[in-house]
Amino acid sequence: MSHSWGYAANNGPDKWHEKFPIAQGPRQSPIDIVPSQAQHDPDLKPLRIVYDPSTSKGILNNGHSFQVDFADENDSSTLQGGPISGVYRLRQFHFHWGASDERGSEHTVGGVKYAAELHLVHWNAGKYASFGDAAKAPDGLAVVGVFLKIGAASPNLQKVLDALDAIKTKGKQTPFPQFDPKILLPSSLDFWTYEGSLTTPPLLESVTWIVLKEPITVSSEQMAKFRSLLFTAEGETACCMVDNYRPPQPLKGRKVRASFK
Ligand SMILES: NS(=O)(=O)c1ccc(C(=O)NCc2cccc(O)c2)cc1
Ligand SMILES: [Zn+2]
Repeated sequence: MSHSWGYAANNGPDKWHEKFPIAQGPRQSPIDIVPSQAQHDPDLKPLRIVYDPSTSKGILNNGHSFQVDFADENDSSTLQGGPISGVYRLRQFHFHWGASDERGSEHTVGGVKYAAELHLVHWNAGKYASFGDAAKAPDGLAVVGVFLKIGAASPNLQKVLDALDAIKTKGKQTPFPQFDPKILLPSSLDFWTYEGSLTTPPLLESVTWIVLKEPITVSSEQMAKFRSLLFTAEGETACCMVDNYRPPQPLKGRKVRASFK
């Protein structure tokens, strides 16, 4: 791939292994979660999520998705408990979605695709000095995944979507202060967990995945707002930001655990 990676036929998931051979590694993400194969682990602790809205900084179109970035110089916004040890700091959240409502999530559940998937990205600040260092370690990152299912509109998600007009093209960003991502979570924190990777290049195998069982709902009109973004920069031939998801990868013997019976 002489050009940078993306989701098109010439630079998409089936081509990533050419520049990132770890794409064919032993702990790649996402995966298909098969509920009947997931073992309940009573030793898993409840998730402890504490986010300080004053740590939210800005919202950025990075050319692959859009993300809301958080100040992570201290332990104001953290994830603890569940399968992880120590304190992981919130760095950013972003989404993956489809060109139409019947696809878009990265993880699937018994083969079922959701319309989109939210990823809240945390790094092990108790053990590593920076996100970059943590991203290279097998216990460096923890990502909470939340499925988005078509149904009633989410007023909390709308606050994020209302900012998208300002970041239509690649590289654009705008301030996004005082946002508490906790309001994007479903009422139940029941989860599946497994050892995996980043789902985009560099595909580093450093992620403890924590995928919530309960989806949040989003309306078709809200999904259309996601699809109004562009992969391309201002002045380039416009290409709609859609289908920015990697399909499920081989489990290769990994066990998926459930926090619930
Ligand atoms: N879709 S995902 O949640 O697995 C995901 C989360 C974060 C990232 C990311 O931060 N990529 C940029 C990056 C990766 C490793 C080291 C860096 O310094 C930057 C990519 C994918
Ligand atoms: Zn992601």
